Amino acid sequence: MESSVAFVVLILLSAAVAVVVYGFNPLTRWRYRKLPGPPPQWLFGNLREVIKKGNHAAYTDWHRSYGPVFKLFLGQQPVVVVHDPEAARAILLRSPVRHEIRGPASLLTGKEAQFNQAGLFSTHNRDLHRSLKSAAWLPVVTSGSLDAVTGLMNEGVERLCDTLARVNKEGRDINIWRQFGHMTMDVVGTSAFGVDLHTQEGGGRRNSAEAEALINAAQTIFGLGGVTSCPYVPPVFLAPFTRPLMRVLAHCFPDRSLREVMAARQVLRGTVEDLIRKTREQEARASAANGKSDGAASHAKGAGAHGGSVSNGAAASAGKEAAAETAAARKRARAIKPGSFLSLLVNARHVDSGEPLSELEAAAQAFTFLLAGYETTASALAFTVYCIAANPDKCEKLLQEVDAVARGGPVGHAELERMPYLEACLKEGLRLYPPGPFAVREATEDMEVRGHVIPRGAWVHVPMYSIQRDPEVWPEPEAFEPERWIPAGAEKRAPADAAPHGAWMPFGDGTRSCIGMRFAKQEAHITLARLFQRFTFELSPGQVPLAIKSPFTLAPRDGVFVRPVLREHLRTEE
Ligand code: HEM
Repeated sequence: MESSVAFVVLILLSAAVAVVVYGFNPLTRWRYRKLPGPPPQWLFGNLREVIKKGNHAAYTDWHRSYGPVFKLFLGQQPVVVVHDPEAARAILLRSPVRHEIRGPASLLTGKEAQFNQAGLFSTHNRDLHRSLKSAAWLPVVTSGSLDAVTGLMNEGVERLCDTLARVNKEGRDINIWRQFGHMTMDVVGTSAFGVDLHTQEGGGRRNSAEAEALINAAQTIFGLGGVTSCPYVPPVFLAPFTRPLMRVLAHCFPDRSLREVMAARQVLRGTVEDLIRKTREQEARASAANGKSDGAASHAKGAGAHGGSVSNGAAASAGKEAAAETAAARKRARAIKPGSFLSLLVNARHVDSGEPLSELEAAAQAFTFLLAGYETTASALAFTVYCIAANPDKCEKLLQEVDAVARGGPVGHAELERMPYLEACLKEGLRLYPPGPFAVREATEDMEVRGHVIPRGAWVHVPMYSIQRDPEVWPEPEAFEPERWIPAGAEKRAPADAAPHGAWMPFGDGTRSCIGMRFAKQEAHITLARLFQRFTFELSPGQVPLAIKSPFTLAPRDGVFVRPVLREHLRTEE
């Protein structure tokens, strides 16, 4: 009896010692010992501080203490942060893999996990990534395709202006961040999917319940992306070997937040799958009417008018023809019709195998477009409007430019090219508040960076938020100074040109950089120009300094509240 008690005590003691030792993570910490960094706590590493401050602020503080390359531990997971702009950019250019981001998405199982992995943003499969990018995504962001959607983008902001005019009449304040979200979802619908998602009816009209559900679903996914939003996520950081167990538990006993995220994913997935099904039916009808049985073949033959870049071959031949044409004709040749991202998806073929995209792959791209096109652009616009409203002298300069180039009416490329100050305002807004505050990569091999070795398998973080506010790179880094981006002096260089490569990377860089950058910039430029044609904005009380959060993306914590003020010359007209 005594010996069996002693045995049990011994087992318990050994287990306790094992847990204590495990919490110190000795082997991994030994491998990373030569890198400087904040002292890790037992078991939690530096996770608690990152959660408390947000990535953006924690990385800024640690850069001050530990220099351009430092390590930290998210639970047991080692992360190396590369803060030196040029070295950071070199990492993004070199490493083709984004590490798995362990929010609720990492608890997905079965088909839902496959769906997540099939999207351009999340996929780890390099061949799939290359194929999706060239077959499905690149044609949407050629200058020809973007030219073709300027009208739809103008219509999107006109509907927003109708809402703001009503708010102005009622003398109310409004959370402009949320309104921009309604607009960006609207624009993805019209410009990329060719449908009206009815997410901003404009004026006094109410959105349909379906449209509101779509918006709520997108907000839920971004709102619940953090580590602490679901009880099954922290254990995955603290003890990665528990992940299969956490997945099973999450699947069998989802908590409220997980149920909400899953329901939100189903709303968005249901919408895009429905749209893709309808697109297929339309294509089949069109194809039957043309006496052609193969949609893809008709697509390839029709290169030039619509989706000529679906396969490499088609792109190459379209490219050859285009080389002989004028610049304008070349743009048209590479353009896809507004709203035809979905038809591109249903006709796209993989670059190497020539196989069509599977149902799952097509839906995953549309899902990614809907989400990626929603929050980031809305936040970029809200932050920029916040900065302009907080700096009346900069607002005055912007108004002068807008009035000189396009006092009213639609704005296209010709006008935007003559609005350098407007472009500078967006660049500066993105510098101070990059909606993607840090880029993530996995070290696929040992990497040497500024005299340090980053071991293979480490997560590498490039903290754009912090780099873009580094006082060693940006004089008066906290000031909103669009003038940094305006060429000045005899050499006609903008002061920002003196910053090293990698000092401004709100869209990341390398093969995993933002594919939507040109789409987003065009949408944001048109929106700012059209808004400031009609309104200026007063910040509501309590907005300065703006509270921000960065569980994954960087966003205003509670919103950006403003009062839209009708421009003086319009007051008698409206
Ligand atoms: C101002 C708006 C936007 C900002 C600031 C932004 C920022 C970013 C950032 C920082 C990344 C990661 C880059 C990296 O890891 O190197 C990214 C990736 C991505 N973005 Fe955006 N984005 C914006 C708008 C959009 C839009 C409108 C779309 C949809 C068309 C989009 C689609 C994507 C996709 C699909 C990826 C993953 C690309 C890949 O892995 O190859 N983004 N974005």
